[in-house]
Amino acid sequence: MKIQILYGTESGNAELLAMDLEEHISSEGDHDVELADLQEFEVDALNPETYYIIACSTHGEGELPYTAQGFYENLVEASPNLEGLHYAMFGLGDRFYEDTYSQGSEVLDTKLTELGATRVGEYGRHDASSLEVTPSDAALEWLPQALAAFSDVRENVPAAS
Ligand SMILES: Cc1cc2nc3c(=O)[nH]c(=O)nc-3n(C[C@H](O)[C@H](O)[C@H](O)COP(=O)(O)O)c2cc1C
Repeated sequence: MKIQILYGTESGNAELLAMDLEEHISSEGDHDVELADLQEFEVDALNPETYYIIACSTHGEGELPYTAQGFYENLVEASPNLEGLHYAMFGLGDRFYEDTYSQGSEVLDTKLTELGATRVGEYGRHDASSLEVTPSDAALEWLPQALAAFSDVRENVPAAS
């Protein structure tokens, strides 16, 4: 299947994690995978035939990282119908920020869902305060169930005629 990994980052953790996910998925050889920074990805390019993995951190007070803000604003403005589009979400945050933990990714998640897209699998999270687990390790542990959720969707969607 075609998988597009998208990341929103400010200090690089989500980017590194996304690169590790891409490397891992590529090495398995089963999928056609691409990686893009959200600030270089056009809303128009969203396509229901592609499965999306989104890794996004939190900055400010529960806000999107600045690299994801333009994409979000374009989503709000264009308001595309995203029915049929499936994505898996991995949020990065820090429990030190009790009231806004991991909320950056949730801003994007809420908007995608409002526009008709469907999140599949578990909502992935990494807490920067848990020093023993790196963001990449947490995401690589989360990845198999996300890929399995994509496969389930694909098996249940009738092929286009
Ligand atoms: C200035 C600043 C503000 C932050 N605000 C939040 C926040 O409100 N909630 C949260 O869960 N994490 C917050 N974080 C933690 C980051 O989301 C976390 O360190 C993450 O791993 C950064 O990922 P990135 O390098 O991809 O941007 C903040 C970090 C910084 C430096």
